[in-house]
Amino acid sequence: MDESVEEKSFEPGSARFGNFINYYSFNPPNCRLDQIPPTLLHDCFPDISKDTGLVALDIGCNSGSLTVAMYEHLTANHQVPLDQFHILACDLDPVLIERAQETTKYPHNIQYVTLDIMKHALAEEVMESFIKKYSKSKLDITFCFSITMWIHLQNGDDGLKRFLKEVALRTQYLLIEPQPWKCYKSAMRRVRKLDCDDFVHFKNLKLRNQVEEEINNFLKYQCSMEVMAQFGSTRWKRKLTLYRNKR
Ligand SMILES: C[S@@+](CC[C@H](N)C(=O)[O-])C[C@H]1O[C@@H](n2cnc3c(N)ncnc32)[C@H](O)[C@@H]1O
Repeated sequence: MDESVEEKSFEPGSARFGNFINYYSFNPPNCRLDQIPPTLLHDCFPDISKDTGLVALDIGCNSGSLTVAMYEHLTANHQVPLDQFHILACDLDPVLIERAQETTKYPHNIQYVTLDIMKHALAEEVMESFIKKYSKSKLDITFCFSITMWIHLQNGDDGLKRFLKEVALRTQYLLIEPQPWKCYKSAMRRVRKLDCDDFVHFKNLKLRNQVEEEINNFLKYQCSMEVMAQFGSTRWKRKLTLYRNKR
């Protein structure tokens, strides 16, 4: 679908954290999955044994549709057994998490938790206990789908950098889909149209027009991450990039 048509049909109100209630009726999981190879986990962890399994974190999981679809997509070819892949999926909106918990198909493998990832101490505690439960020292992979803009708008440049640093520290691989600058402008247009307060950090952001490139450079040069693969752009023209931690 053409992006301007897309934008017109996507009028979700002023969800100030991107916590749109019907997000998946506008951005169905398949649009992302089509870009991601089902062999991803095996490609990243060719020596994975059944004993150790894999642990993932999905940050900003909304009502869980993409989390479930990713879980099914990445285990469909049985290179990684279904019961050996565990995802911790978090979102700051308790209503969305409740919805995800009510509809979950894989309660033993996908754990949903209400968590603001920017609350450092709590996030650390929740993640540590998840990782330890599966006898790991780090997350194997972290998913950041369409969340960087919301973190950025709510926490400014320093907040976005802190977020990226902390994510990188805790994970071996990172699959990230940052929003380009035009999405920020659309988000601002929406709040203005609805006569809501602007995002306070917006006018002071220094990471702007080239925000995707700035994120890429920050991950590479400040977080010891290297690009392993580019999976192309989604229907909403957002790039999906896989990074590996060099540490
Ligand atoms: C646009 S939605 C994307 C949902 C999902 N990741 C996807 O791409 O299909 C962004 C989600 O991030 C969540 N979010 C925003 N800031 C967050 C934070 N600081 N901690 C946790 N979740 C957050 C929102 O509540 C929202 O559900």
